[in-house]
Amino acid sequence: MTPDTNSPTPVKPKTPFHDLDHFVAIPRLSGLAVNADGTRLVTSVATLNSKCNAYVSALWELDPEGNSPARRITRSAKGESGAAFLVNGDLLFTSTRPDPENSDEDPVSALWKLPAQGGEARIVHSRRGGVQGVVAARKADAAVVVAEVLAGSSDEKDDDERRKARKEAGVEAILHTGYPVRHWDADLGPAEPRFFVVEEGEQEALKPATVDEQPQLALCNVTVGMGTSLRNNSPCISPDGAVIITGQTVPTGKGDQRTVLVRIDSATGDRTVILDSPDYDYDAGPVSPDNSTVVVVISRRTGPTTPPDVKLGLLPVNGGPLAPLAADWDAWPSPAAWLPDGSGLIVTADDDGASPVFTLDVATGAVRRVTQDAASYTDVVVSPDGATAYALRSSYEFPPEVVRIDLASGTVTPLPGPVERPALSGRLERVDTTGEDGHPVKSYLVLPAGAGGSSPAPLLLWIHGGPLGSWNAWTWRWSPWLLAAKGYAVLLPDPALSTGYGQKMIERGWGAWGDAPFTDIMAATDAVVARPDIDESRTAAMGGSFGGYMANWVAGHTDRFNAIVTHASLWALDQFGPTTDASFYWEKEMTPEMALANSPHAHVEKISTPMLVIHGDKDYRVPIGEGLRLWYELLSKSALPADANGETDHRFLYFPDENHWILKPQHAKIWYGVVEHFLARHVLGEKVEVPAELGL
Ligand SMILES: CSCC[C@H](NC(C)=O)C(=O)N[C@@H](C)C(=O)N[C@@H](CO)C(=O)O
Repeated sequence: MTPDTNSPTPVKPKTPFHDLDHFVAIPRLSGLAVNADGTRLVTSVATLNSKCNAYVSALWELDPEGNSPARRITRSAKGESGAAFLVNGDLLFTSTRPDPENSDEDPVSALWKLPAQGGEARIVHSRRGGVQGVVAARKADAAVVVAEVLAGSSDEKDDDERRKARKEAGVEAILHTGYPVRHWDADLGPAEPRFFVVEEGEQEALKPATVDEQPQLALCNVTVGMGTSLRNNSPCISPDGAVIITGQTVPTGKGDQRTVLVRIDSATGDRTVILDSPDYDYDAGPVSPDNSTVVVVISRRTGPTTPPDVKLGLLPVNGGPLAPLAADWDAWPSPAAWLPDGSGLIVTADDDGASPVFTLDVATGAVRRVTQDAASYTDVVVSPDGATAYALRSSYEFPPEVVRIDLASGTVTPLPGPVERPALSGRLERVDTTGEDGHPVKSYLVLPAGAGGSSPAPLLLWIHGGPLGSWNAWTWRWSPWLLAAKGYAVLLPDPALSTGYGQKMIERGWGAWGDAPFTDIMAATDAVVARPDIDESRTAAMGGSFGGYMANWVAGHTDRFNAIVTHASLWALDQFGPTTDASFYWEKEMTPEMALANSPHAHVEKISTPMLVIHGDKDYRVPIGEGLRLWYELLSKSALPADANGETDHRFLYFPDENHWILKPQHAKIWYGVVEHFLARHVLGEKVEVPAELGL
């Protein structure tokens, strides 16, 4: 056969960041579970499906000793997630894969079990309303399932019938009586979350037994009548499985709410509020190995001049005073696990551009930093002898990978995983500068290969969201390496309101978003453009969410940048405040005066920089009204309006079926492709075509 000389020969890109098809195909790890004896580790790996239009997760097992290669243990077109080991080693997970024994029903997210001895997974509980997640007790044969019931249903049978009737009638409407009504991209209601204790099911009476058929597990609702109060609250089950501790959200009037801490008896469903304060929200951390003490995350409720603060406390499970833990530590800790002897806790906390693992001594409150590298650790689990922890580790130089941590020495060893670290082109540096008030401001700077005094790189300023966050971990949404591969340097500053720099850094920006957060970012930019390897004449500012807010603020307060990219951004604060999914959160800080003083839309007449506006219609965190109003006001009121022919330098990249994030791989490629086109035109003065898939 004659070779087809017209087809280009595929060329392997230098790195996956030089080709968007290769970038979106990098497998993505999340979650980590360890079994009771510490011999098995399971993580979830999302990969592209065969059509390259969705990610599908599968469970992979890793060798905690690091000797054997990782192996895939589940496989289905729908994927699996939420792995939890039962104490006997069986693995529970959720999946919407079809039930091989009940192929007539529409697939829902069901509870599956993979036996410890091997063999295929089977469905152990399925219900029309689906199963959201499962947690298992560390030392007892007990597990709790989170699943939703329709508000008016009396039991599972009634719930099933109501759901069936609603579906057959084609009704999607939701009648609300309270707030909130949305969360991120989800419509809340008419179902409400409940916690179910998992119990042995009974064989149907008179049904002939078959060789392999086992009854489904039964679910016992231990949170009857809790209304909407368990929304966004997770169950923490004690090691002996006897109690569940959870946050419970209670209304406080005028659309506001707070979170109290509740103990639920797993056997009876009896409930007791164990922490309740008008000044703090409480969340449950893990329960101690002897089942006596729960670690509590204490979040100070905010106000116009009261920034948030996060501390830990220890509370006797059966009642008693809340004892502060490491109260003087100037950090916002997140508890991960108890040491098995009960002497301490393993926590993570943002710290100076990283999120290391720490141990806290529960007797003295002494804090010890365990991991020393500039990386961020999540999903930390601990071995039964307390000598070793396992975690997902990432940084701005590598995506999440599973590591083993020697808790005594702090030595961190990557375990053989499903995927190698992707090669990067360029390098990462830390940049130190000071804000207008002399406060330190730190940033990361990604430099493209070849940047130097003789070939200074164009600069992209990337502003993080939150604003209570830090550029300290890998994100797939904001990958500077894709832009570095095109020759740009990318500045990632942590300005006022960033986490990991102490309470003072939060206070500097609270209620004053346009002040220190903005001037810190400009100070970081000034420091970087003064370098010989950066070209001050070719720059752009970009940000998403709160970072988009700041990009909009930058647009109205300086014309130093050649272009601005603003994704899912807050534009008019008086409109954002009451329409976002959690108005009660923002409006505590955002008085009418604060909103007026800090709203980017009030400065639209000063905007003379071309802006690329990006928004997803299903974004409930920063509703589409922000993007629509920004777009119209740019064209109608800015200093760079649409001309008499309707022509404009601004662009609006609109995703009708995406939300706050751009989740579909084909849309992520469009996102980066349009950003590259826009930057090339306005920053480099070069022509790069928009992605062909836009059909233009
Ligand atoms: C509703 S409470 C939490 C709001 C949260 N802010 C933080 C963590 O400070 C938030 O979602 N803010 C968005 C406006 C935002 O900027 N989101 C960021 C970070 O989550 C994003 O990149 O999407």
